[in-house]
Amino acid sequence: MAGDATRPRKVAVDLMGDVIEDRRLLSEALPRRVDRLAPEDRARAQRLAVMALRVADRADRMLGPHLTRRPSPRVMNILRLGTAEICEAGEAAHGVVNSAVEIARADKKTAGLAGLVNAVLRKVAEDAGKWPGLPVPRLPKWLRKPLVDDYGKAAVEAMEAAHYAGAPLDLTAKGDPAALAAAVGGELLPTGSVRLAAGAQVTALPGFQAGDWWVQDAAAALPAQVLGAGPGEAVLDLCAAPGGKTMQLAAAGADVTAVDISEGRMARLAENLARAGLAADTVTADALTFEGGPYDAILLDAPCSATGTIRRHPDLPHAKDGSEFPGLFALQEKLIDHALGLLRPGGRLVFCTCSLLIDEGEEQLRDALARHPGLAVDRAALARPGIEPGWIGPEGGLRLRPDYWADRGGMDGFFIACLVKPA
Ligand SMILES: C[S@@+](CC[C@H](N)C(=O)[O-])C[C@H]1O[C@@H](n2cnc3c(N)ncnc32)[C@H](O)[C@@H]1O
Repeated sequence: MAGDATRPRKVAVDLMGDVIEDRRLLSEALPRRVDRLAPEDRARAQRLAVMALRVADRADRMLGPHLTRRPSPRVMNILRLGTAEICEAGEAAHGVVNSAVEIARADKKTAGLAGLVNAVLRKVAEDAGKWPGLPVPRLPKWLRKPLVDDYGKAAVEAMEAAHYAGAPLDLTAKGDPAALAAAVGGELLPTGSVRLAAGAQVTALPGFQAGDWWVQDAAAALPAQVLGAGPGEAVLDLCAAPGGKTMQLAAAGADVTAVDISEGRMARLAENLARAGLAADTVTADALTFEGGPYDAILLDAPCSATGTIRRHPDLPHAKDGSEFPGLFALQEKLIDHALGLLRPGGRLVFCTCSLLIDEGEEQLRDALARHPGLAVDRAALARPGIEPGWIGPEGGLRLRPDYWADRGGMDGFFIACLVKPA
């Protein structure tokens, strides 16, 4: 039986295997792995796995000189976690090495390499001073290459630095953002979100029970702002769950219909609306076949690669290889076309994705304009507090990147464009 400190470490190693070897996202792998752990061990296992996945590339560089050949994937993950804990988290080497050896011994496939784990991690601890001088963890080639092609090497390095730095906790206020910033002791960002340091305990913050705010990255709060829905407008939120943007639209006084294909996620949307004391019509349906309207305005937060959220989900570059993305690009195109059919003449469609890939942003905008004569881009919709003109591309779309606001703690990668249907 693993000791107290070893149990969450062992689960973290299991989770790393799920992500790196079995190519599953942490969100899919977690429930099965942690359901029998005490809440504090559960949180610790998750934190350790996230940290080790974030720095895995750097850990491999640290480990390389101490390995004559690469051991099995599980032993590699034991070593990566140990290296991350010693070098990144600054944990005392003794306890980390003991746990790593215990984890290796516990499995007959890795027990024979417990001695190697012990020896290598001791050397890593001696070398820990070299850690800060190693390169910032890099994105894998399948993702780095298209990003370098589109943004250039310096920009991608800046994005990697932002991924390594991680994400603070951003809140969206139901009412006055300045009052929320004062109540929670956070920073009021230029776009109106309220920022707290990472690790703040969400449920303990003032106003959580009352539903005065919800967690939403500052970049993710912008699509609903750009749509600018007003009281009484009929607004469709397509691909709405778990409802961050639905709540912004409802709080602005719009008559919102929220549609999402996922029953489970729609249940969370309903809970979120109830906590915030906000109302919307909720429909569980495929957005591609949903009929209704015509609507004054539509927000389409399309399913995408989620490559804009890597600083909060460092498992993503390990679990994915890009092979499923072309299917998403095609779905986004169909969703745009169907959404335009649900819009009244002269109505607005905000298309957005939490992606860094231009296939899910700038190219979707360009292609939509080519497919729909008369469709126009509403550049004025982007003239909002905190949105810097340099973030707007030549086609009139808003490109947000994780390395923007670097000195403030960054933001998620997003693409946002406001389209106007011909009258
Ligand atoms: C980026 S998330 C939406 C986040 C949400 N707008 C928010 O702000 O909280 C994309 C959503 O698209 C939904 N989705 C994927 N395919 C869909 C489809 N064909 N029809 C409707 N929803 C779909 C997923 O279930 C997921 O909830």
